[in-house]
Amino acid sequence: MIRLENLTVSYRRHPAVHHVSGSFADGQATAIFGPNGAGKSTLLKTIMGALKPDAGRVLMRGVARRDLAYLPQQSEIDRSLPVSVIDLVSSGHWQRSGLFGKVGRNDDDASWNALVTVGLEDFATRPISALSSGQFQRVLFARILVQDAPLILLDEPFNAVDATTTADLLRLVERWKAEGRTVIAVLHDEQQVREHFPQTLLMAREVIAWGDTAEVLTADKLRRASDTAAHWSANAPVCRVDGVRP
Ligand SMILES: Nc1ncnc2c1ncn2[C@@H]1O[C@H](COP(=O)(O)OP(=O)(O)OP(=O)(O)O)[C@@H](O)[C@H]1O
Repeated sequence: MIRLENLTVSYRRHPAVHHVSGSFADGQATAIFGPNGAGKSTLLKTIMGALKPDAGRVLMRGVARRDLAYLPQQSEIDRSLPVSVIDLVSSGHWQRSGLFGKVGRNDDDASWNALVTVGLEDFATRPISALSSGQFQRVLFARILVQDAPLILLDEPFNAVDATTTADLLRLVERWKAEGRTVIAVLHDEQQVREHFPQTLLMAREVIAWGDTAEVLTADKLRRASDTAAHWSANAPVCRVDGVRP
């Protein structure tokens, strides 16, 4: 469904993702794992279309960009917007209905049911600015439920989230897996990856290993990832691949 072909993505000519090639397993859960600054979020943003590659491409077969649900890192969301919990959840319908499209009774029911699923029905009319980090993350997961997308991209979904909320949200990930959706998540917790994500892309700007989690998360490959990242420097030479902006 999603194939990366020699993908290079740079900031001011310095590649954060470097010559990455490979395929994400259809209908399975893949973790993107690696040290800080490894290019994980950059890769996710490129797949969802927010960043343009300098070279190579993201091939999406059988799925359009409007068929994907994307959960950004919480730090990238402005929570001061005067939006209620239920309105944020309902905005998950926009991809299908359009911004000014009618939201029908079924859509309202779906929003409410999603809120019930994440245990926040009593918070429906609250402004999102009045939620804790964990509650807000539940709301964002409810929005993904409403989106009903075959492809789900999650960027550090359990960051600043307590153990109970993490367990509840992981149950939703398990449900998406059982429903045959493709889930791709940037994660930092190795145990979570081993328990819930059968596939792993281990990266440090480039691919260190990609495949079955048990074969990817070995001591020597994890060491190689951190060694590779340690060599990275903001002053590293620019990539000379064709297509990188001069
Ligand atoms: N907007 C930006 N402008 C310039 N450089 C950036 C930008 N965003 C990321 N970078 C750089 O690109 C590299 C990869 O960043 P990215 O956020 O993709 O890594 P990551 O693997 O998600 O890291 P972390 O685990 O710390 O969240 C880093 O060196 C980072 O400093």
